Amino acid sequence: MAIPYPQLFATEKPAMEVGLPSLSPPLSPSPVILTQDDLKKIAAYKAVEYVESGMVLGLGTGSTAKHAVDRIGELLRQGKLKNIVGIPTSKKTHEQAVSLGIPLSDLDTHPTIDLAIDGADEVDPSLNLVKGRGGSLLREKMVESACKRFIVIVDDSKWVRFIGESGLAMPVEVVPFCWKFSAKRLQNLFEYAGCVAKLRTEKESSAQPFVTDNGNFIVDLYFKKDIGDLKIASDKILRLAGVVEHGMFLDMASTVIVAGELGITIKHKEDHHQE
Ligand SMILES: O=C[C@H](O)[C@H](O)[C@H](O)COP(=O)(O)O
Repeated sequence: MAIPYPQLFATEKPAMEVGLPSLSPPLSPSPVILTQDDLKKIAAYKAVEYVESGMVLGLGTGSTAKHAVDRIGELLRQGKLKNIVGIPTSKKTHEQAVSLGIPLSDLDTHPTIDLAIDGADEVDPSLNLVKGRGGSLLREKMVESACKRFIVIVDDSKWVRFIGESGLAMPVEVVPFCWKFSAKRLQNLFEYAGCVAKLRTEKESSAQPFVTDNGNFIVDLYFKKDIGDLKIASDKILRLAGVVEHGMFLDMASTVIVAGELGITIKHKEDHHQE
C-alpha cells in the first residue's frame, strides 16, 4: 500500500493533478500538482533516509539519482551525516559529488559498498531492472554489484509488468571496433522477438555516436515481442565478443522505492512485501 505524503512538493508547473488523502496537520483542500521530477525527488529523499554516518555509498546516475546525491550533500553540509565516502557511477555524478563536497573513493580502495542508491528505466515485479537509457550502465553495474544493499528509486512511470513492456530501448555497451558487426549479431540473437538494433547517437538528428564514460558505444535493442527468460538473454548477450555489458540488472536490487500520485510504495526483494 502506498504511504501518502504531505504537500511538500506542490508546484505551479504543468503536471499531473492529484488529490492526495488528507493528513494531519490539515492540508489545503486544493489538489496537489506534482511533476514527474517531484516524484523522483520524493523517491530519492526517502532512499536517503536509509543512509547512515560512516557508510560507503554508491552514488547513482541520472535525473532521479541526482536528487539523492544533492540530498546527501545537503545532509553532510548540515552535519547530519558524517564520514560518508561516495563511489560515483559516472563522470557526471563524480562532478556533482565534487561540487557538493562529498568525499569520494573508488572500488579499488573500497571493494565493498554499504549502500547504493540509483534510478532505473524499468522495474519489474521481481525487481529486475533496465538501466542505461541515459548512457551509464557499466560503472553502475560494477558499483551496484559490489554493494550490500541496492536501493532503486523511481517514479511510477518506470514500473512495468515485464522487462521490455515499455517498448523502449534495452541498451548494450559495445566496443567501437566493428560496432556494426556487433549490432548485427545482437539483432540476430533476438530475431525471434523482432529485435531491431540501433547505434545510440549524440542527437537523434546526428550520426555522431554517443560515447560512454568508458570510451565505448551503445547499441539500443528494440523488441517487438517478449524476449523470454532474462537470465538466458543476458548470458547470450554477454557471450558475444565485442559486448562489454548490457542494461539488464537482474537480481541486484534489494529495495525499490516507487513514488506515485498517491504516495510512496516500498518493495523489498526478500519477500516482495510492500510497506
Ligand atoms: O543511464 C542512465 C542510468 O542507468 C539511469 O539511472 C537511468 O537511466 C534512470 O535515469 P533517470 O532517473 O534519469 O530516469
